Amino acid sequence: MNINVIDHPLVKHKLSLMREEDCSTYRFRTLTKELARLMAYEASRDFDVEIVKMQGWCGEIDAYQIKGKTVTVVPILRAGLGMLDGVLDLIPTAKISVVGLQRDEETLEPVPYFEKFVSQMDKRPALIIDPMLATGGSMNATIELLKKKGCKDIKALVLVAAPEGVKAVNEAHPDVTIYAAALDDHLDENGYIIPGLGDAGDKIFGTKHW
Ligand SMILES: O=P(O)(O)OC[C@H]1O[C@H](OP(=O)(O)OP(=O)(O)O)[C@H](O)[C@@H]1O
Ligand SMILES: O=c1cc[nH]c(=O)[nH]1
Ligand SMILES: [Mg+2]
Repeated sequence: MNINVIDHPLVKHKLSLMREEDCSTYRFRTLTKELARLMAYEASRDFDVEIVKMQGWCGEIDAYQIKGKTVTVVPILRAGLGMLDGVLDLIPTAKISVVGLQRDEETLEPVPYFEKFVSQMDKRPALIIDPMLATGGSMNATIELLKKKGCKDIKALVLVAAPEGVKAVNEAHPDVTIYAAALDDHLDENGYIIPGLGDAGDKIFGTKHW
């Protein structure tokens, strides 16, 4: 299985807080954002940099800048929106492309309902964000949309991944790097990750009470 599980005490601690049964909407949302920020730091580690000349206080110096076209962050609606601000904290100039997918509760197939991409997708690295990688259907559908737009450099950032989803993405798109805060055990009969987080979209948006 090809996945980068971010091994960091803060990541482990924050994700564990999210697993608590009575985690409030506010707390869940806050932790999602905090984790996204930490994960974006790791996922941007291999961004290419170039040296440019700059006037420093003591004369001309070599300065570093991120090379190439600005990255596009791709939240998968809805739950991916919960990670967006955390990623933008680190990459505030990022362009935002949006993909709307809703998993059919019976078939577990992703049903597309929205897409809006920024220009020159073929020249930008893309960073897909979604808290949950379960069957992998939503992630694979998003990767396919991005590839149709010409994207060649794609990373996926998820909080919790199921082995089934990682396998599905690895098989369909071996060129896509997956980053996760945790690789969990399995999917249950309803396609929920165990132990997982429950329904991340509902918890971020407060659409269900339990
Ligand atoms: O790997 P998969 O089996 O495709 O499942 C994962 C998808 O399911 C959830 O979204 P959901 O469809 O519940 O939509 P929501 O974000 O609007 O809640 C989650 O945020 C992923 O997008
Ligand atoms: O465990 C899961 C699986 C899909 N979507 C979620 O929000 N949680
Ligand atoms: Mg949901």
